[in-house]
Amino acid sequence: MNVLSIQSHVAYGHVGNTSAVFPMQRLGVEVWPIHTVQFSNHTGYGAWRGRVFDGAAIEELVEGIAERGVLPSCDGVLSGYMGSADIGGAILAAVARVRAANPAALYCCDPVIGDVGRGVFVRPGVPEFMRDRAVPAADLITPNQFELDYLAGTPSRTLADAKRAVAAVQATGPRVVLVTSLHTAETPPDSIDMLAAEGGTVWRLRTPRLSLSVNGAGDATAALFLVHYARSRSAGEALGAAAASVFGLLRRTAEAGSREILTVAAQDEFVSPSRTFPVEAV
Ligand SMILES: Nc1ncnc2c1ncn2[C@@H]1O[C@H](COP(=O)(O)OP(=O)(O)O)[C@@H](O)[C@H]1O
Ligand SMILES: Cc1ncc(COP(=O)(O)O)c(C=O)c1O
Ligand SMILES: [Mg+2]
Repeated sequence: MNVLSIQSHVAYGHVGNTSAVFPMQRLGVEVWPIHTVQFSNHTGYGAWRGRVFDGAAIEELVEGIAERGVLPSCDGVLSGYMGSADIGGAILAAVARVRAANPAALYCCDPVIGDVGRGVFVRPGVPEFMRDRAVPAADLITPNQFELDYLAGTPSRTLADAKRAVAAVQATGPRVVLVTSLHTAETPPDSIDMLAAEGGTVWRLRTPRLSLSVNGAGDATAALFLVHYARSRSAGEALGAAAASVFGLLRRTAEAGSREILTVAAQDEFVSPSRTFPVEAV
């Protein structure tokens, strides 16, 4: 399997491609990473150095890959944090080129917009680009609860609200939706829920809430979910596999008291998760 992953790159730590690429490689995927930004570290530190690339820089690399004659063998495109709507346009152009070369290729869009507590943390224009262009073009999307509510235009206070919001977003285009870090009236305070929807079927998985706050978990989750869905073609199976790996990654991170997720040290969790969780139809 070959996946074109167009996301951030950080030199220190693990977010964007630096969180997503290695787990996919450990699962045997050939990853073609294109970086939308090159920063010293993730922006959660409040200080960083580095550059944001423009759409032309991304299109240039896609052209170079196309010149190698390999786009027909691209099985998926994964996108995450977008530094600008201009970069978003280049990402969708890449998706179109891949689909023209391989109509079976999947596009997984992680609509990075913001989070509960932080609010919107992307540049103006990016939330609207995600809602109006990127999400409708995607086969799969992986919003957190804040991003789901933005995309659906309504708060998901209960499981029923969340299922309605997922259905509303599916109606705009994406057949498969993974909702991360879901907390509804039905979620116990010491737990975290995730939902996966495919067509009209919805599955829920619940894990303990760990005592940590890190960046990069969503990028790893989206990457693992794409690979497992592409192989199983079951959103329920992909939910169970991705959630087990991410929980193991974060459990090791919390035990070590690390501010950065332990992508390398916990790499066995990507192939043999130390704990699994039941997936139930809801
Ligand atoms: N404190 C936590 N305890 C347990 N699991 C967590 C915790 N934070 C994140 N996760 C896991 O990582 C997944 C993705 O994290 P999340 O923070 O939602 O991504 P994003 O960065 O997109 O907001 C969650 O769905 C959950 O499974
Ligand atoms: C440069 C960059 N890319 C991506 C992300 C997304 O990280 P997360 O997976 O926590 O949403 C962040 C978060 O701070 C970031 O700073
Ligand atoms: Mg995210």
